[in-house]
Amino acid sequence: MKVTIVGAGNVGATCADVISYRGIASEVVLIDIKEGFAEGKAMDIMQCATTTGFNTKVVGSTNDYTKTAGSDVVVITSGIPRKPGMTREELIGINAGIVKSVSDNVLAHSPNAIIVVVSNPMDTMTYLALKATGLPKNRVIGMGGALDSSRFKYFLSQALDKPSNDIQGMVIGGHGDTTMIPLTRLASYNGSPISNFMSQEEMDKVAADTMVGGATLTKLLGTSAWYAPGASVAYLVDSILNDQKRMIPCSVMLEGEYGQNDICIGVPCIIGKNGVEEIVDIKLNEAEKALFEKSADAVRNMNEALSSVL
Ligand SMILES: NC(=O)C1=CN([C@@H]2O[C@H](COP(=O)(O)OP(=O)(O)OC[C@H]3O[C@@H](n4cnc5c(N)ncnc54)[C@H](O)[C@@H]3O)[C@@H](O)[C@H]2O)C=CC1
Ligand SMILES: O=C([O-])CC(=O)C(=O)O
Repeated sequence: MKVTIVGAGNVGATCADVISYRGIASEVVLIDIKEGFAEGKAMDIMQCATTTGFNTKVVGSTNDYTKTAGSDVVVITSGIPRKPGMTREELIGINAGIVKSVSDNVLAHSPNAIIVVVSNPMDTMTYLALKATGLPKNRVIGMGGALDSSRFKYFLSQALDKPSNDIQGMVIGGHGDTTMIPLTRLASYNGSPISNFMSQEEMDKVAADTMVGGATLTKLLGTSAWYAPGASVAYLVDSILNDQKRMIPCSVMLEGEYGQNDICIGVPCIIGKNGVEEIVDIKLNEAEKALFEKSADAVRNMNEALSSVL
C-alpha cells in the first residue's frame, strides 16, 4: 500500500515517521516544493529502519509528482501554519491556492486515491479539495476531529488523573478555536459517564481547554503542533488502508446528515478501505444541535472566501 504525503514539514514528516515505524504502509512518498527538503526528511526517517525495526520504503521528492503515482492515500499538509495570536482561518489566503494546485497534481497521478486534507483552515480546505477534484464525497476526508478528540481525552485524563486510554470521548463540529464541539455529555471513564466523576465546572473547563488546544500549543511552540497532528493522520490512514472501520470524527461532505447540506464539517464517520463508509447519527440533544448549527454557520461563512479559487 502506497501513501503520498504532500508537505514534508512538521506535520507531514511526523506522519511519515509514524506510518513507517508502525508499518501502516509499504511505501511512503514525501513531496515538498523546498529543494531537497523531502529527500532529506525521507533519508533521515529511513535511517531509523534498523534501530526501530521497520521495512516501509520512504521516498522524498522535490515537486516531482511522477513519484507519487498510484498512491492509495494522499495526505495534504502543504501550506503555512499559524503563528501565536493567529486563528486558523487567517491562513486561507495562502493555503487555498496551495491546496487547489496540489489537489490537481495529486489526482493527475493517483486517480483512485483517497485524499486526506490537513492544511488549515481544514474544513474549508476539505470543501475546496472536494470541489476542485470533483471526487466522490467518500474519497475526500478532512482530519481534525481525530486530533481534537485525542486532546479532549488528554484534558479529561489530566482532570480525572486517570490514563488517557481509559477515557472515551469525541469532538465534532468545525476544527476551529470557537467552532469545536467537545461532546462532554457522551464522554466516559470506561463506560461510566464522566459526570459521575467531575463537576459541571470541571467539565466546562476541559471543553474550553480542548477548543483552544491548538492555540495553546502554538503559543508555547511558536508554530502549531505536529506530534499529535501527525499521529492523528497516521491513525486515520491506518483505518483506511487496513479497512479497520473505526468510528472517527472527520470533516466530510454532508447531504442532509445532521441537518446540513453542501458543507464539510466534523461528524462521526466509519472509516475503511472506501474512505468514508458511513456517517453515524449519534443523536445529539437540542443544545448540541444548536451548537452544531452555529459551528456550521461559521464554517459556511469561511467557505464563501473560496469564490476566488473555485
Ligand atoms: N487539521 C489539523 O488538525 C492540523 C492542521 N495543521 C495545518 O497543517 C499545515 C502544515 O503545518 P506544518 O507541517 O506545521 O507546517 P510546515 O511549515 O512545517 O510544513 C508545511 C510544508 O508545506 C510545504 N509546501 C508549501 N507549499 C507547497 C506546495 N505547493 N507543494 C508542496 N509542499 C508545499 C512547505 O515547503 C513546508 O515544508 C498548516 O496549514 C497547519 O495549519 C497543523 C496541525 C493540525
Ligand atoms: O492549531 C493549529 O493551527 C494547528 C491545528 O490545527 C491544531 O494543532 O489543531
